[in-house]
Amino acid sequence: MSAIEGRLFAAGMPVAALMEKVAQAIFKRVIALYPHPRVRRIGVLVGPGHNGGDALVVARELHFAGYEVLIYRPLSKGKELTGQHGEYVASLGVKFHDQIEPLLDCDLIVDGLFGFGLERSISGEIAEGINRLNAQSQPVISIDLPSGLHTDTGAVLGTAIQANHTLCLGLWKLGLFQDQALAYVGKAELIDFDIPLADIQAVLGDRHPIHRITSTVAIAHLPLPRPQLTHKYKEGHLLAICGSQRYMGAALLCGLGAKASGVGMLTIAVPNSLKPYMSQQLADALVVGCPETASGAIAHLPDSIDLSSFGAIACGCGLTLDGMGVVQAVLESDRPLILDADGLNALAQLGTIPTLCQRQAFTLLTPHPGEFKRLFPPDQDESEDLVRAVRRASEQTGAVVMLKQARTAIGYPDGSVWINPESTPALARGGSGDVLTGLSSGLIAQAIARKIPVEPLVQTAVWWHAQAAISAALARTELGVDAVTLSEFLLQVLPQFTRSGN
Ligand SMILES: NC(=O)C1=CN([C@@H]2O[C@H](COP(=O)(O)OP(=O)(O)OC[C@H]3O[C@@H](n4cnc5c(N)ncnc54)[C@H](O)[C@@H]3O)[C@@H](O)[C@H]2O)[C@H](O)CC1
Ligand SMILES: [K+]
Repeated sequence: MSAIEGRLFAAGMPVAALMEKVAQAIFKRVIALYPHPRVRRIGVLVGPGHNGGDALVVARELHFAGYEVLIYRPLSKGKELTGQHGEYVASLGVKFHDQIEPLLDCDLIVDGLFGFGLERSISGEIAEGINRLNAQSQPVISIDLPSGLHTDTGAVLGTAIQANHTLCLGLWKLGLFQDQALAYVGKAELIDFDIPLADIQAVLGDRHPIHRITSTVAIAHLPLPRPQLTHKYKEGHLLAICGSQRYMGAALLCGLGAKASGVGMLTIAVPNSLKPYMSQQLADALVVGCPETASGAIAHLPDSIDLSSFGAIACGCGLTLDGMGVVQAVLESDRPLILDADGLNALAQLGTIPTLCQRQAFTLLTPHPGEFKRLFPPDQDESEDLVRAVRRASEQTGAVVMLKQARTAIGYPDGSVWINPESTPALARGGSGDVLTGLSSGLIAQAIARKIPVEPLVQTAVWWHAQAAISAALARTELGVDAVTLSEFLLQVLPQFTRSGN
């Protein structure tokens, strides 16, 4: 962002004019969210840099709009432009304080302490001020990002403002989408200020891009509409290898996710003793019983299964590590493969990188953070930056890596990363990952049958799964989104987004 900003200034855009333009847009948003006189007293936090300059322009406009404005400016020295705005705002009679106390009873706080220029941990009196404010209950709007968050990693540097709204300026800051920032960001909105595309491309063009998964992107890749002339095998044939006596439900949930994907044919391989249960629950799947170990895991696949006859293979949900032999077999096959849960644990034991480097076909790994660490032990720099870690994992293995967390990130071997910005804590529940594995695998099997690119369907699956959960939580609260309900909402939520559902 600062490189892009530098290009605008070098091209002749006056710094003060850009600040004015940006801050006017912030002001408009603030008064739309908190109109006068519903809100009367606004406290504005002003830092030493241009984030503070933005805040002062907003403070000035709020003053003229009839609000009572109080300023907290803990550091009197700062950048020149910020100082000039400060002088003018003070000349209007707006009161400046170097302590937070006078602002504590304001109806609203606007936070312009630090933006992307934060370069070290916040400490001392400023940190104490932020902590006192966080203990209060009035709403907080942060300019650009909550002061105290690292722009890229979202790490809390010392302490950070807990905002209700973050008005991010110009381009999304990566830190806002990192899990460690979530408790601070509140609702994030982008405030556009007409950055020329050429400048964005000149700075970001040759770097590894990071994208947000939007509904438009996600829907564009759904295997919809179906061609009129088709048959079941042309709509994908998925083999899901899953379940054990210990984890029967995982196999069912994976099956329910796959079923919702619309895949043409679903074959499910489970331990022999699970076959009656699965057949009863999933009437439309072809259930294959496998010889089982004494512990009730799949010992090996029966001879009747010819791996090469499937479009894609999903392996791992509820398998237990006793089913490790089967993971080795599917890794050696030339079929596109989706590995989850114990499939991932088995892969970590086999050696993630050497094993995957031998595979030619598409591989998708779907770890949660614990599994991810087992697969890819972190180096020191990465413990704070999971987006970087996911990118490296994918580049090193050639696999697509879906790191399932509050804001799921997908790494691709070309270095690009896709983040799902919208989700719900309702998904923090046993079984929701099994549904996602089934859904992703079913979509991938369809893409393979249709000969369309497989990779974007991983984004579609993550987005669809999260939207189903959001919709289910709206209908039933966040407590009502058990995995079976989630699988049912997958198909309920889709017509809202797709034309073929109208
Ligand atoms: N292109 C844009 O997006 C625009 C952004 N604007 C705003 O400008 C800020 C970035 O401004 P900058 O002056 O570079 O940095 P900050 O305001 O974030 O703060 C830097 C300031 O603070 C000092 N400092 C850093 N860390 C600490 C610390 N821990 N304790 C104390 N002091 C610290 C540092 O020395 C600097 O003096 C961006 O976020 C937007 O809000 C423009 O207004 C419009 C275009
Ligand atoms: K800020």
